[in-house]
Amino acid sequence: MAAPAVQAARASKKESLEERDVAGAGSLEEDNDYWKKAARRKGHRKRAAREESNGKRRGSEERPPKDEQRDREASIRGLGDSRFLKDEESTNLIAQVADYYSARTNNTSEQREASPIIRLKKLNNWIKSVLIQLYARRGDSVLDLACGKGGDLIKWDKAMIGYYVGIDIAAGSVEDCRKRYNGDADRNQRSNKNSFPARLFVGDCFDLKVPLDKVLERDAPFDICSCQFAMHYSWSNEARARRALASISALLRPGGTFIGTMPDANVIIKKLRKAEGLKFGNRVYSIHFDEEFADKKFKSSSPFGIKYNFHLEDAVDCPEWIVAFSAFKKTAEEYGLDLVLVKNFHKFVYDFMKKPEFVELMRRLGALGDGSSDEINISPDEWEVAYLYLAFVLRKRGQPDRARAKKRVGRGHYDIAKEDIMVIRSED
Ligand SMILES: C[S@@+](CC[C@H](N)C(=O)[O-])C[C@H]1O[C@@H](n2cnc3c(N)ncnc32)[C@H](O)[C@@H]1O
Repeated sequence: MAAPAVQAARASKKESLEERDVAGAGSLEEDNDYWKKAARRKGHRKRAAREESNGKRRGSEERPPKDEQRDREASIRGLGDSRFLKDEESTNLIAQVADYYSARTNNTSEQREASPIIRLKKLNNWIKSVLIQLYARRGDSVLDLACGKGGDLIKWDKAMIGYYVGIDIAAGSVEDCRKRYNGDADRNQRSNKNSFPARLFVGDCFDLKVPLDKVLERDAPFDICSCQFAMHYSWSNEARARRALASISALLRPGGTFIGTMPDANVIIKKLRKAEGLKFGNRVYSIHFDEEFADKKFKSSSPFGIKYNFHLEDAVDCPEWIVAFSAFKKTAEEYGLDLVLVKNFHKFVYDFMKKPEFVELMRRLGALGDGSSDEINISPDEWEVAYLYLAFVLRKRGQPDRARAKKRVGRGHYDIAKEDIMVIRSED
């Protein structure tokens, strides 16, 4: 199959910008700014002015209703908009996510190479590696939320971090992470021991009853918090989303960095609106919304609890939640986390593949076909899935005080026994 490659990324840049403008209309101010800047760069000042005046009009139409605060408080209590999940329903869905990931077994490297989305997995790894290389510094204290099977341990090791705390809701994944950390992963994998001490936890990162910042009080502050492909699991209701951001902010030192990847709501909603029914996808993925979203309209005043089912061959098959980026940015700001970067994966590839060191990294990850060219080897179906995601970077407000974070380093183990894994139990 013809590989879309870097050229495809270039070609799709214009498409991405235009699609964002349509999909984001009236919902994501971030993207309107982005489009304005792009239009200005190209010298299309008239277009930018038109966008600006549309933006202003939209801004006034979209002013939050007076009772927004009341709605928010109601939703935190599980009342209010019917789309906010009731406690029991929420618990069941969270358990469904945990069970799904727990049941996934650790593949051997042969099985991984045979995956129908192996090229997408390599691309995802490249994106996470770029983020880590850009933002991690030697000796950093790292909190990996939803660490899964520890797929990023090698990346953190290369960044020469000083301390690592990983937490995931899926006990089976944390056990795999432990083995990978200890270097007892399958013999074909790189099985070097990691050079930083670590602690592992099983638990719900976004739990309301056991706030993570209390659990990790003695490990904090962290220089970096990373949440890869999982932040959207906190968006099942407003209380959880706020809990997640509050914990991250409390655990980071001032000036600390929060890096992550998650689905791009703009793209998903645009695709939903283009689809005939409530389901769309291609040979490797499908997204399915419930009948309650049949009108395909999403109020900016209710950005939480918008559930869909996501199936990605050999990777995901569980409920997920839309994260409207403008709401994410605004809510994060309320907790002292300011936006540094947001890029759809297509734009991320386009921008960072201009840097020779990241082209080289892509080559090392085996994502450049036979390695003889600088073209990314990925099928159109996988490339479309990449378009469903974005990468973000937030920074905790305040004056950096790195000395404080460093002092905490020295906790944790270099060899983690099963009994060392801490289980966080939510009280009933
Ligand atoms: C797509 S995987 C990503 C794993 C890892 N971050 C990576 O990039 O390889 C999503 C992970 O989120 C975890 N997860 C989902 N909801 C969670 C929650 N509430 N608390 C902790 N982990 C959660 C799942 O168990 C799963 O390991």
